[in-house]
Amino acid sequence: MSNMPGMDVWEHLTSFRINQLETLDPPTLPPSLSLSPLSPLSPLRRAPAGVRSLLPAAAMAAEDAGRDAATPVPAESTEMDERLKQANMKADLEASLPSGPEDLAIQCRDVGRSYGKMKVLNNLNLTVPQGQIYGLLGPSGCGKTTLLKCIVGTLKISRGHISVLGKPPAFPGHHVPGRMVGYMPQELALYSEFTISDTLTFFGRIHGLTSKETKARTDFLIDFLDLPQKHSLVRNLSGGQKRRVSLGAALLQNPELLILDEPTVGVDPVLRAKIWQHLVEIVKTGKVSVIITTHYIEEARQANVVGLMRNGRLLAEGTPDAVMKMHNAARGDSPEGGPLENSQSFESRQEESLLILAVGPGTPEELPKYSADWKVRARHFLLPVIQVSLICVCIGADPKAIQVAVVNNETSPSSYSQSLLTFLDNSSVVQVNLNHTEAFEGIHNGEYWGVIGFGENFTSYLTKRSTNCTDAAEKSIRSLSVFCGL
Ligand SMILES: Nc1ncnc2c1ncn2[C@@H]1O[C@H](COP(=O)(O)OP(=O)(O)OP(=O)(O)O)[C@@H](O)[C@H]1O
Repeated sequence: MSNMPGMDVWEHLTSFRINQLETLDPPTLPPSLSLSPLSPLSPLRRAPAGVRSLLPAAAMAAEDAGRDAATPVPAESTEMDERLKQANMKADLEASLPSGPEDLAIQCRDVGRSYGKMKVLNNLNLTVPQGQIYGLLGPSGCGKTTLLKCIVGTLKISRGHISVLGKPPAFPGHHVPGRMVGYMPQELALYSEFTISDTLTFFGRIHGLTSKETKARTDFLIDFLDLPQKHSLVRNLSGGQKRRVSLGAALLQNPELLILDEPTVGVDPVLRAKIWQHLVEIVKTGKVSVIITTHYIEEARQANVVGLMRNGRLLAEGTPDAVMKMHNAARGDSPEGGPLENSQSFESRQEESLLILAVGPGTPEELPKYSADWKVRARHFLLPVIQVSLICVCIGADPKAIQVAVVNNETSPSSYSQSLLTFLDNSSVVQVNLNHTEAFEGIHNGEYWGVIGFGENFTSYLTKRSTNCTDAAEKSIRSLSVFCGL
């Protein structure tokens, strides 16, 4: 489910089609190590000791076998011998490479993304092999979340190419974002009035699970994630519990790709270990791939591949040990130097109070913002309406009898506002007609779920809007206000 405004989606799709015409090159670096050519660490690739520590196990074994089997190496080995040896090693490395993008869960090439003038992702290259866990590490603000949003397709890249499970994100019919991907965002996007069960049912319906499948997965996830009983309201959960519901929603449909943005923040060490054990187990099937951001280095050690990001670039990609050794070497430490999390750049952060979930709505900045006629700023304009509609469509008659205050400043019974109100599912939503003051007092007292308000000129603006007048279009939107009181 994309949360991008319509215009963005189309621009996005157009750029994907153009991108599709260009052949993606096969990866040129092994999955166990790749370094950005611009990386300040790249000279390590030429230093024998550094190179050796970063080689994949297979290549090292081949190198070792070659040395052991040979008669003692002549004291003066020729340059030609050295080249041949390097060529053999290169062949070994290439043999261990995935043969093409179809063996890659994610491939990012020269990806750029800016917010206004600020470049957040800068010629970023990253490769997530199929059936592996990719741990994305980097200091706060280096662009990890932005990258994940681009991968899942909720944010458009400014430059470069991204391929997710073989196609660009948001490619028509590809279900990315959608059921092929379980996405756990960092910010809170749980719906407070839902119970845990409602939440998982909601995502189950979206991803096409049957009621039986959803129930079975819900029971498993509640037990696995150590959640309170399934009828608990999300709003009554602790921060850590909300994160776990969010993770549950991402895991729900057994997706082929999990994109997890700091899923273990606020999770106790025992459960954290259990979650990682689960990830390790599901990737063993070879059918599931995971990209996960974390600030806990011990977690990252369990990943198959680790990517080290800084200032919107990937500095290095390799096995956890290799990357950590390189990190330490770059810092001038001994190869067995201090743990990564002790370095200034990778301090563990305090748990964030806000936590988002799953394939739900995007961040506020990605949604259009309008102020209401009556000067109440509608948070997440129209989002509550969409959510209520989705509840009605996806979950049926549950929840029922949601009390909503209606403030209609149009008096004519033939007004469009009256027509719109009759379209609401009145078995789910109970409309209570009030004036402005009563409505907002009710909201503050918790009597109403929200307010739907119409300005007195809503009908005329909407009529003018049909003649394509941009100004009237905006006014008609401003004249309809939805305020969610949660
Ligand atoms: N919507 C936005 N508009 C403008 N700037 C943004 C927006 N989102 C993120 N940024 C900026 O982009 C940079 C990268 O942010 P991002 O959230 O991707 O970092 P991060 O590596 O995930 O950080 P953290 O580890 O703290 O979650 C930051 O400087 C941030 O302030």
